[in-house]
Amino acid sequence: MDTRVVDHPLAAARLSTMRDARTGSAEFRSALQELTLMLIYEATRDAEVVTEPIHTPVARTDGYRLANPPLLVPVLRAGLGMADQAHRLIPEAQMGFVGLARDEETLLPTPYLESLPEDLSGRSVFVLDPMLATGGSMVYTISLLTGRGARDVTAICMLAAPEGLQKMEDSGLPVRVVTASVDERLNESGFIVPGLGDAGDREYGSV
Ligand SMILES: O=P(O)(O)OC[C@H]1O[C@H](OP(=O)(O)OP(=O)(O)O)[C@H](O)[C@@H]1O
Ligand SMILES: O=c1cc[nH]c(=O)[nH]1
Ligand SMILES: [Mg+2]
Repeated sequence: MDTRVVDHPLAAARLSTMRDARTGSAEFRSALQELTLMLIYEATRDAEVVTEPIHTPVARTDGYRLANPPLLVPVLRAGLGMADQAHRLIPEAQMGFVGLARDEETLLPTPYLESLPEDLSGRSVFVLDPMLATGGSMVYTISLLTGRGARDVTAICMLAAPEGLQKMEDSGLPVRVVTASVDERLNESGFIVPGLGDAGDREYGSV
């Protein structure tokens, strides 16, 4: 499985803001949006483009646009904080939604929302979720997508745990990962270490 870690001083600075326990919700959401910009930028680096002629005020030249804009799929709640920024970068993208809450005891995802196009064959899909911990939520989401025909899926995460990456690899699902960091491990409660805590709670408050 292709795992791309965006290694850049600006990405490290935003991630440090998100990790810092003193960072409040508003600042956390801003850093999440800014880091989303960097991860989407990297995730689209090799995207196919269509070339078409344009006219500047001075001359004719080549213009470019994405040949196959991805479907954006934020995983609620925490992925919602990445959705607007990703959409600003790829305004022509369609957006679907998946809602999952991890059971704190079993660590298994409980689904509560699925709003996706019926047929995803031939479409590329970007799944937006800041946290890849056990990988259960991401594997569940990607299975929904492949069940609808998707074969080109990118998981865009702020942080990934080695355990979650291994689970994705073992699943054999057609996915690549773009992340700002592969952290050390999961703790006994299934939280990423050093991590940043509960991403959804830090964005929106605990429920
Ligand atoms: O890899 P996993 O072990 O499945 O954990 C990762 C999931 O946990 C978080 O969501 P959470 O269940 O806390 O829901 P929330 O976004 O509503 O807070 C996170 O946003 C992922 O979806
Ligand atoms: O560390 C973690 C693990 C799962 N979900 C989170 O929000 N944080
Ligand atoms: Mg949460």
